Amino acid sequence: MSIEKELERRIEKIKKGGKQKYHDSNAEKGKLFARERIHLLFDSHEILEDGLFANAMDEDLPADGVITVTGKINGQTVCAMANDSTVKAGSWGQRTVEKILRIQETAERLEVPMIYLVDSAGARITDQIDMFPGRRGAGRIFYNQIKLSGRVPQVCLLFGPSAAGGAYIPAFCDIVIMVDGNASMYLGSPRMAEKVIGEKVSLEEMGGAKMHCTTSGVGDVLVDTEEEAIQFTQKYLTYFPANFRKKPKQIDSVEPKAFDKPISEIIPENQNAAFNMYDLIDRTIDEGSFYEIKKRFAPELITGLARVGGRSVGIIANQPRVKGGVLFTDSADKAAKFIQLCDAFEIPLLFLTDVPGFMIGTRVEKQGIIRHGAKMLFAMSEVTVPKISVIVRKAYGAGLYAMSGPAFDPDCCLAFPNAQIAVMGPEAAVNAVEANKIAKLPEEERAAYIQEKQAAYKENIDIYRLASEMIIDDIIDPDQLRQELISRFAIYQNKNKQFTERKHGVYPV
Ligand SMILES: CCC(=O)SCCNC(=O)CCNC(=O)[C@H](O)C(C)(C)COP(=O)(O)OP(=O)(O)OC[C@H]1O[C@@H](n2cnc3c(N)ncnc32)[C@H](O)[C@@H]1OP(=O)(O)O
Repeated sequence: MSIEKELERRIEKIKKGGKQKYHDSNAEKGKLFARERIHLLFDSHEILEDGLFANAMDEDLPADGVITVTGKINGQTVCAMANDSTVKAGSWGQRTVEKILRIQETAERLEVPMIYLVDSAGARITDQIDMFPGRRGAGRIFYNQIKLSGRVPQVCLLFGPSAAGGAYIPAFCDIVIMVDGNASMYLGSPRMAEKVIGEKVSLEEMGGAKMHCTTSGVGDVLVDTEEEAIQFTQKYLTYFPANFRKKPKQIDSVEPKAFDKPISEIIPENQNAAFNMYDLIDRTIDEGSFYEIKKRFAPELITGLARVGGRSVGIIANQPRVKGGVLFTDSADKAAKFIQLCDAFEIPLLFLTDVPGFMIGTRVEKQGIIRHGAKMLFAMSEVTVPKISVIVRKAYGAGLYAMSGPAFDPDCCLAFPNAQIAVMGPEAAVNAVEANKIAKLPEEERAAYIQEKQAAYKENIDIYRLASEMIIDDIIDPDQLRQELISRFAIYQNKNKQFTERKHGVYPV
């Protein structure tokens, strides 16, 4: 056989991956082969693969259980690793770890995004001395991820299991996209949980995609198919620069479609009546540009990427339709991570505020709402990207602060004409201050007294008064919001800000 034919034969064998029975069982579950995933994700065929021959001389293995490549997505260079679950369930042997480390280090050198296509049984138990404890052992994968965090975008597409140590790869990524039904992550499998702590639980309950995208918050985006996960990733990357030194690309602005009702007609005057914040977002951003992150987790707060006038913008918005838009421990965590993500990659922030404050009560106090709320304030304060705060309706208590109120150095704080900024709403405030007096009044006089005090309180917190005292920068017509934002983000784009000089803060984690 010629040298060329021999090379071809070897490559063909390696590229087939593991045993046919594992290809078949994957296909039955609707799972693609790792190489198909790579081809769908990357532009055409400009894919460079290093380490193809790793483990190919091993008698027990057809090749290694991970494929590592560099190529282009949307014309931008990107590095990726893809577990091949047909080889020892995608578990990490010594070469697997070495290959992952090498591709991470390439991403670091080139300063380009790093994508993890995960479908893995975690550490290869049979090879543990070679791959687990050492300086270049599996722990180094996480060390590298932490080093890359904020330098280049890191995306995890979870197609299958991500068992035990493997579950930390998603945990250190900026975003985790999970395929419903197949993706899972857990530190201990249901079998292990039953044995060790006597808990009987299904895989879905323990670490399924729905659970992680709605309850634990480790998953960010739930999709039905692998193709959807890949398309989401391709679109997601368009909002980001290749690394922290660059700015996201500005593209052509696309006007939102015509709506029957303008913003001014969708926001009820009654501060307690719910409206759908998505309706306001749709009327403000470029048509079809909203990319929501953590849609199912803590939905009382909306976080998502969008474009305004062609520019990438990160939106943090209270949702009055869910739990009245009150902030909880999970919503605060959700905001903190999203704010850090946008700030790391020069994506300006837009806060759309309609918030009654943080939740109160023993349940949330025991969950540490003070600590979680502090994380949100910490992240929001530290950002150096442009940040615009819009008080859509109410901004009460620490809710005002968390949503980048005036004290937190937004580039501007704007308000709609019906907005209210206050320590608390009129009902709660009158109750707090006047409760003793009200209790002493005859029953028939109470309602009128409360009404009078509430009216006086409302006058005191009138938004025009706050504007006249320069607490807010401007009161704007809600129907002019989009134009106002386009102008302001354009002006603020060259902002030069350092938060403060220090090694790093002491985070309230
Ligand atoms: C840093 C600390 C860690 O990460 S400790 C890692 C601990 N990992 C685990 O406990 C996961 C164990 N594996 C599993 O639960 C299953 O294999 C999962 C991931 C659910 C996949 O199931 P399934 O698709 O049915 O595959 P399977 O079990 O038939 O295995 C296929 C072949 O792969 C092997 N395999 C599997 N996991 C490992 C592993 N962690 N280390 C070494 N080998 C592993 C199986 O033995 C099997 O091999 P073979 O093809 O029969 O030769």
